[in-house]
Amino acid sequence: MQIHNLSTENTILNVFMSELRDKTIQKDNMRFRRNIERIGEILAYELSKSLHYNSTSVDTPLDMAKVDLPENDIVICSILRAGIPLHNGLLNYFDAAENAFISAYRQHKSSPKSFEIVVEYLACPSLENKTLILADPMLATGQSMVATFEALKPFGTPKEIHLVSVIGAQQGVDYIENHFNADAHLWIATVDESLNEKGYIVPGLGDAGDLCFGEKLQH
Ligand SMILES: O=P(O)(O)OC[C@H]1O[C@H](OP(=O)(O)OP(=O)(O)O)[C@H](O)[C@@H]1O
Ligand SMILES: O=c1cc[nH]c(=O)[nH]1
Repeated sequence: MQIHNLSTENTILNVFMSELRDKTIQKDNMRFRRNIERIGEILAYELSKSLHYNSTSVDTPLDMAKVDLPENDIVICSILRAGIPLHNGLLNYFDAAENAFISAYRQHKSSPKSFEIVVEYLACPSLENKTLILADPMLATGQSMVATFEALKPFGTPKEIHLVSVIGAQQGVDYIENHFNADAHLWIATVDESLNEKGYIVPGLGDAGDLCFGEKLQH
């Protein structure tokens, strides 16, 4: 897998990331969602550098201008709930993309440490020969990404796979590296060191779904 970790460079992304992490600023749910969306826009821009471009021309009022435009048929698939603002950010740039949504949640067993990923809702167009962008802001254990990808398999074989995330734990990055082909890409804003005993990224930012949309009752 080709890993593109945007935190290796100092950019304006650092501001959005620090606001997402800050336990006071993150209480402003609208700013939290918008910061995820802004990071989605930046990740979309970076990802666009790896697409395939065709030369064409546009008719300006004065002459013809040569332009290279991406030819990829993109499907953006987001994992509910926290994927929604990231999805919006990606769709702000890939405005012709098709869209898929899937629900994946952690079903806890006897202890908070042990859970399995349950996939329920799934709405998806054909993925055959398309460019699949699979988006989830949190890549903790990596199990949601992998379970989602398994659930998408009946919808066709994508030509390219791009995983997009905001914060990952190194363990989750390693896990998906073992479950996706070498030609898949991971576009991620930053990678933290560890996971705690509940599977939360440390230092991370807390529960992204709750910070976007409010607390949920546990299953
Ligand atoms: O890499 P993993 O260990 O699978 O964890 C990541 C998942 O956890 C979060 O979802 P959560 O279960 O909190 O649901 P929510 O977005 O509805 O709050 C997040 O949005 C991912 O889907
Ligand atoms: O740190 C984490 C891990 C999973 N899901 C979250 O929302 N945060």
